[in-house]
Amino acid sequence: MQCLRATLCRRATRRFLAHKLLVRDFTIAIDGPAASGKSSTARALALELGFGYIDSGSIYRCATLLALRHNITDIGTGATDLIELINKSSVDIKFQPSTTRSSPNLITGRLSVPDVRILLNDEDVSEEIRKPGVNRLVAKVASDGEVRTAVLGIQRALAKAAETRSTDVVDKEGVVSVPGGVVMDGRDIGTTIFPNAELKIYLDASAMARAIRRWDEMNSSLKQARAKAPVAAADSAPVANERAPAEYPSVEDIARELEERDYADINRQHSPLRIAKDAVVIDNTTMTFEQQVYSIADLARDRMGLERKHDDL
Ligand SMILES: Nc1ncnc2c1ncn2[C@@H]1O[C@H](COP(=O)(O)OP(=O)(O)OP(=O)(O)O)[C@@H](O)[C@H]1O
Ligand SMILES: Nc1ccn([C@H]2C[C@H](O)[C@@H](COP(=O)(O)O)O2)c(=O)n1
Repeated sequence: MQCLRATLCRRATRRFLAHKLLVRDFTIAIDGPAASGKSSTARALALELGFGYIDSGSIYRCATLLALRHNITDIGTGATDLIELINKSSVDIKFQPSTTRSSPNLITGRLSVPDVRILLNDEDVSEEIRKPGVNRLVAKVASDGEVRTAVLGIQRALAKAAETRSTDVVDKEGVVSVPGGVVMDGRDIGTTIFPNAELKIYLDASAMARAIRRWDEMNSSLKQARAKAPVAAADSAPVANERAPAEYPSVEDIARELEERDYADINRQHSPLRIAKDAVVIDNTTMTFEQQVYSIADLARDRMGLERKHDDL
């Protein structure tokens, strides 16, 4: 009995180590237009596969926040002050697999979407970089070739840290540290940042589906804020799809803003949004969140030579 248990234990350890060695340096690149589900999918996928996660758009959003806070106006033209600020700043992406954020517009089923905190010079700016002011300006900031070069350095350093982060595994020889893979999402990950990524996904959905999802998301965060601070939040809450002044746009406004941002991202000179020739294109307009995450996870397992897990979907 003792002997059987030891054999099973050794087999399990070997399987685990084999898996870890296979995922070594395995990179998944997820690109696509705004609000197509890249970051929520990437986070759930990283959790499912035990990978690290990097949200590259948040680095451009931090750069945009720096521009706004320092009243920099020569954006898109090699903004010298901004480049200097980016080079002096630190951006950290804290992927928190143990803290999940449920998104009420998702039928997540068995899936969790881990939370991510974005630190700019050690300040938590996770909420601030998603506000309308940043949304309006970020595509312009990201169109600047010199900004992109500055951001590239941050992206590669974060990817290296994520890839070399290790998991301690107890083997019969003692504790062994094994590195894991990484999921990165953005606009040029499969085409420019990681042209040799082992798996490239291009995620898309209709502009209206994306706008409705974003509107739902805004509404649900507002409901949460209202539950925490009823008076202040009630003052600014939108009613159904009725236009509330200033900060809260209608679905049509959001769709317009997404399309404008996509247009700028597709038509810029440096690293425009493109479908990498070896990318798998997934249109999730009518897919559930589970279908999209599990199908990508199984594609990754196929390429790592591991057993598929979700053929039932
Ligand atoms: N298949 C799906 N069905 C319904 N909602 C979805 C689906 N996939 C993603 N979503 C929701 O769509 C919204 C946008 O997703 P997400 O923030 O991941 O997009 P994104 O592509 O990373 O956006 P951005 O480029 O603006 O950062 C989120 O509320 C997410 O929960
Ligand atoms: N790799 C990337 C990631 C993002 N951008 C640009 C494009 C978007 O307009 C902006 C914000 O991205 P989001 O947070 O909405 O994913 O940043 C890019 O050019 N390249």
